[in-house]
Amino acid sequence: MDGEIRSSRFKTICVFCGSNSGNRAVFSDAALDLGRELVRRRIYLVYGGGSVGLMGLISQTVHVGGCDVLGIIPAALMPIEISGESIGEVKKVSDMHERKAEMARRSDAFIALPGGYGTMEELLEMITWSQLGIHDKPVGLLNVDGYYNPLLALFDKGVEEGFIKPSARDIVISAPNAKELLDIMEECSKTNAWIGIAAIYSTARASGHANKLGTVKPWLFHSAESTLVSDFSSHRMVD
Ligand SMILES: C/C(=C\CNc1ncnc2c1ncn2[C@@H]1O[C@H](COP(=O)(O)O)[C@@H](O)[C@H]1O)CO
Repeated sequence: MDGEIRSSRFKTICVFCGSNSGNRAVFSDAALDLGRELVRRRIYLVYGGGSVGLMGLISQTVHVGGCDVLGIIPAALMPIEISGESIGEVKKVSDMHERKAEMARRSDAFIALPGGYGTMEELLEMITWSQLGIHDKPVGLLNVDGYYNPLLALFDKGVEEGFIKPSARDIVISAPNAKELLDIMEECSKTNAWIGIAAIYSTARASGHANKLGTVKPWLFHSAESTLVSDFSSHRMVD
């Protein structure tokens, strides 16, 4: 990462990530790197509110870097022995459902780092809500060292077997590192480019030139018929 501060189309990003750090340093490094990249772009962090695992690493990095951090945490997870000491501002909510709705309402985009069931559930819910038109915010997957390749392969299988529409497969934007992921998410959020690039990459995928696991930018072929991301300041959520 270069040290240069740059502006972003996103004011706030919600990061879903492990309450554990994983067994290899590559995962902690990726959380620190994403934290630094958010700081570089002056992006405000919304997250699960714990200081354990990757959650602790990213929240600490963003906070120390001088950007706002908001943890949204259900009362049941508040005891320090469960989630550790939260960093920055903390909003207490009554349950996991309210937490997710609040995380979605307060964010312009979502990113999942590696994690377990909790992270996967949060990621899938945001993909599902996008598919249903509940929100129209980009959903990014930080595919650190191929951690999510099996999940991406399952999504492809879902398309192949007729359970996931090809256009819905493209809701999730994946990249191997934070800079690349944020650059692509920002690029995709430019309304005009979205449709044009979608057409080019749809053709590439149909003709078999697109790599199923994402090296040929499947994130850019979000279908033209899907809701366009144009105004991050207005949050369209159902009650
Ligand atoms: C049970 C353990 C820790 C629980 N502490 C948590 N504190 C805050 N937020 C949490 C916690 N556990 C899960 N979350 C949410 O889910 C995601 C992480 O879950 P995962 O299963 O670890 O991937 C995270 O984004 C939070 O929003 C001790 O392990």
